[in-house]
Amino acid sequence: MYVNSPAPENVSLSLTFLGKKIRNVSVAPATKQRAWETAALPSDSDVSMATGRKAGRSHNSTTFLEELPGSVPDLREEVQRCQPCPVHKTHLDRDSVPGQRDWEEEGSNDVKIFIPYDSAKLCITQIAEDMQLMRNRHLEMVQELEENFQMASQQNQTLKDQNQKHIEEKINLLDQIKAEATHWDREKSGTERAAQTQGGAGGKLPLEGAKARLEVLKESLYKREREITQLLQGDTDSSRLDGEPNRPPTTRLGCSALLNALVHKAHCVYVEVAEAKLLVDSMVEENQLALERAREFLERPQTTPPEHGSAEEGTPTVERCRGDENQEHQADLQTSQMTLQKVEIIQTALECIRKGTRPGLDSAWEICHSCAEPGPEPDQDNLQLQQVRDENKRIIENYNSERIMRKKYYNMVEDMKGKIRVFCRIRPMGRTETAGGSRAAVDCVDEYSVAVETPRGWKEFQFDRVFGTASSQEEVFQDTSRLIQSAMDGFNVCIFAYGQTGSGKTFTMVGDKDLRSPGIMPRTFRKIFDLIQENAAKFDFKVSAYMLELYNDRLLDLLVSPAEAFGRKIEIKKDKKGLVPQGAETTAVGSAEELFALFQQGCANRHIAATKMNVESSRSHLIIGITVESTNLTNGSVSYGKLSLVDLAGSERAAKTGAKDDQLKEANSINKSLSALGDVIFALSSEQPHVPYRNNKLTQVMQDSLGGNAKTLMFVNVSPSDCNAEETLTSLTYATRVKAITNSAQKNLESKEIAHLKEVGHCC
Ligand SMILES: Nc1ncnc2c1ncn2[C@@H]1O[C@H](COP(=O)(O)OP(=O)(O)OP(=O)(O)O)[C@@H](O)[C@H]1O
Repeated sequence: MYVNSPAPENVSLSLTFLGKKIRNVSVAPATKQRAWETAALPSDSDVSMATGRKAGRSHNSTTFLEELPGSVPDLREEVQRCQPCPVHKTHLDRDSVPGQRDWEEEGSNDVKIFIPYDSAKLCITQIAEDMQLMRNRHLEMVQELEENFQMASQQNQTLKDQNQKHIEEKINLLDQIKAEATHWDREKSGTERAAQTQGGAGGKLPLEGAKARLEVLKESLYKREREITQLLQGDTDSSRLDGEPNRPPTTRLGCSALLNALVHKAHCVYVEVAEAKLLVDSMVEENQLALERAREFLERPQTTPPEHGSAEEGTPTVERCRGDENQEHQADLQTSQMTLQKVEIIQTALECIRKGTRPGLDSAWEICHSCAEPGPEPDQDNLQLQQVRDENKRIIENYNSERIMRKKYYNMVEDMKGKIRVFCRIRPMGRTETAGGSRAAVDCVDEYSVAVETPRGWKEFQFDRVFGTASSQEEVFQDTSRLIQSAMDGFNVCIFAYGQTGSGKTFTMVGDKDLRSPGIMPRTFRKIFDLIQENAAKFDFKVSAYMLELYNDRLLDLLVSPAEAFGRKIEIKKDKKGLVPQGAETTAVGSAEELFALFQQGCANRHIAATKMNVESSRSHLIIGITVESTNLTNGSVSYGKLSLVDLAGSERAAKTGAKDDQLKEANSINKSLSALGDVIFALSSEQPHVPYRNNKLTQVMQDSLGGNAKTLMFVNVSPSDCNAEETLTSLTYATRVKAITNSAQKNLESKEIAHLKEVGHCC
């Protein structure tokens, strides 16, 4: 320890240990220090006392100190070497003391200050304390480390245990595999040995070996089979022969043993395989229901067969009938009892499988007996059942054909009464509908009935004819052609198609886009001229046609250019023969081809656009009028027939079709006109005094056809898809109303004279 300080007086110094400042201490000058050392140990207050002494007196004190035992010489030696204490590397730094500058400036040589023993002791005590503190800290750290170590070792132990377990599992698995491999090796060598025994040198071939093995297995299978057969067919009286009357017969024991094994296996499957569990559970439920039904039937008070009328009481026929009925009754009872017995046995077996319990000896026997040996009675039952089924089938078939005939005749009568005929056509499911996961919600029940699925179940509708999804255009036309003859005979005839957008109206009336499947219109053209040709010897025919569309509440002529059509005003006027569109271009045609060409010309002008529901949706109602004037060559009478073919635009919901702007306007107009048509249909079907024909141009155009002088056929086209079921239901309801409307069709015939007078008048 040393201080490079010239100060003779008490100075405040800081004590640094291992580079760390410990505290400030006041150090007394050496002279005073000497006095303390010779005297008794000073008190703390003495240490801090400072007396002002001059530096010149220090030399004497130093000499005196040399004589003292203890620390001073050592310290001096250290100071002279200007080295810090080698033991602790400790030194006293000079601190900033007041007046320090003065003694530095006085420039005297370095003054060595010796620290008094007590001060050093104090420092050392302090150091010891600090070391104690450090030791404590070290101890804490050590403790902490130990704790960490313990935790880590615990974790290690857990990991080790896990690893060990894993390894043990693997070893077990390997052992199992090894055991299996050994087993298979043994089996294989057994097979090979057997093959070698049987096949000699050639037996070494794998195929031969397999064959041999197969033989061995077959043999063991036969052996098992024999055992089972023996067990099942065992002598039932053997127990009695043994002198043990109460011992169950061998067969029963065998059954029980076999069944127990079987039930055990089935239970294992039931527990392990989810599907099997579900299946068995549902079987239990079904069987439980059957059981309840059978019990209920048997518990019902058994009524005697009904009595016959008293008039014939006692006659042999009545007696025979009664005898037959009694026999039937008895047979029914017997059948029900047997069914109950069977169902009960099945229930026992199923419950055993479910719970894994063993069936009792008697139940086992019953189960085996009922499963393995169907006696002669059940066979007879089956035979009877089959007979009854066949009989039922025949009755149902007869009933259906009767029903169909009745409907047919009813329709004919209705037709004769002048009722509008309604045909329903279900189109096939579209590709987008199928792709969208739609399912069929419309069913063609028979030729005259259609059913649609509603939220409250299936609703059936009857029509004059129902065409299913598979019906061809030809089929549809065949039932229609009778009306064409009527038009040729001088009647007003109207055929129109009604239905939701995309339901197949245009397909039915016009055909497909390329006309590979032509619809009613093109076929009608051909038919008209076929009939003309057929009757050419008796009649002279004149055919003319017009073609209109009702677009946005305007009647437009399709046989002129669109520009011209928009400039023309067409009005529906009524004359004696019926309704005629005034201002429309009427063109005379001499052949089916000419008529077809005219039709194509008109179709090209028709308003069609793509919507979300139909890529070629009609945006207007199409009306084709074909007038046929026929003069009877024999008597000169003239008849005027008119055939109106109408392809209505479909009702649509903007949300479904995605109609916007112009299309929305078109849709509104279409819906408005169809709504007006609905009102007319309602008024007519409910026989209202006023029919609102004049509310819309469409109802004006169709006035003849609905409740007027026309034979009318309506096609109600429907989509089969469930996503359109609501619209289908509406269409079918409307169509049913239309069926109730009666028209009074009369032939437009004029005698030769009247026709001649008219012609003259016309000429004039
Ligand atoms: N019976 C059918 N067989 C095969 N395809 C059909 C049948 N009916 C309709 N389709 C097809 O369904 C689609 C829609 O038919 P269509 O255009 O005739 O409907 P729509 O009722 O006239 O519709 P809109 O009122 O929008 O004009 C067409 O692609 C058509 O070819």
